Amino acid sequence: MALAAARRLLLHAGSRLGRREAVDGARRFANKRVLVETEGPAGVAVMKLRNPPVNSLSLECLTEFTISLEKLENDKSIRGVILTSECPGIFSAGLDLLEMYGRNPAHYAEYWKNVQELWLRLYTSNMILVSAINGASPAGGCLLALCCDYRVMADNPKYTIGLNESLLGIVAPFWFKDMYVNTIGHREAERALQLGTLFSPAEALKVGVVDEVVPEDQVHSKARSVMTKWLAIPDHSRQLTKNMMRKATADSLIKQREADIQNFTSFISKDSIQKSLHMYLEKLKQKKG
Ligand SMILES: CC/C=C\C/C=C\C/C=C\CCC/C=C/C(=O)SCCNC(=O)CCNC(=O)[C@H](O)C(C)(C)COP(=O)(O)OP(=O)(O)OC[C@H]1O[C@@H](n2cnc3c(N)ncnc32)[C@H](O)[C@@H]1OP(=O)(O)O
Repeated sequence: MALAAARRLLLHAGSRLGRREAVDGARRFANKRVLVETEGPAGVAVMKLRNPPVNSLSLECLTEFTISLEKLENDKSIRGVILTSECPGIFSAGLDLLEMYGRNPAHYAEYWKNVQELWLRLYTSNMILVSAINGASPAGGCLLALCCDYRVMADNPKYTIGLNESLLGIVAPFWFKDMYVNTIGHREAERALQLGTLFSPAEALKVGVVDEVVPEDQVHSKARSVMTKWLAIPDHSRQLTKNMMRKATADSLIKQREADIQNFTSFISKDSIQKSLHMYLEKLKQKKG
């Protein structure tokens, strides 16, 4: 209930802000953790995640992200979205570990419902989505990129991307796995999921996790030029084709959303899984020295 009220408030506040900030034909609206600007080719919005330090997908961040996407989806003048990050060196650290550690089952269920919601919206969006991956992109960060129609990654070997859940002692759910298989094929996905592989940009390009790797200072211009190419395709034929390619994967979650929430909740509540997450969080802390 509280979340629904927050959602209504944010939608309302967002539209007021959108009107107030209209300058020279460029428009912007912002929630605290997501900034949306329309700029560049007509009909294109740039969506920037800004949840420092690492753009982890906290419940608030997921909610604001979903709302921003909903607003763009409802704006018939917007045909494409470039998804990127405002946090230097990080695209997104993925799901927020603190939402999955030390909480109660009701919280886990609420969190997972919102993860599902964002994924379904992104993956089945009618808009053209291009990701400009300008930093590290593990697990849920990689998931965001995989939802896009085209992925451009910065050529910086410090940035890695992949579904690394197994390294945390957790398991990517079937719909993460399905999308990985759809993108890189069964054998590569099987190996990468078991090993929790985080690919360098060059490796990611080789296996097909990303479509293009460009010098870091060209990620945004390349994403824009890719967008221009995709905008040249009639929307109706592109959208019907996208739907044909993605519907079965989305439907398999839609058919069992509740069971998937229960499965996640009971899995993540297990002592052994909580212990693994604790160890992983400690490792992240120790890395700092
Ligand atoms: C048969 C099937 C059965 C069951 C399946 C059922 C259900 C499925 C079950 C579970 C599915 C869960 C799916 C999970 C998906 C995820 O996305 S999990 C998250 C994975 N993410 C990561 O592994 C990334 C971890 N972070 C990093 O590697 C690094 O932080 C970084 C490379 C992103 C950035 O490095 P640095 O710039 O050096 O920054 P720091 O490491 O110092 O981090 C700063 C600060 O941020 C905290 N942090 C980092 N990542 C996260 C995160 N994901 N969530 C929350 N917080 C994070 C980090 O701890 C630091 O905190 P402080 O020490 O400053 O407090």
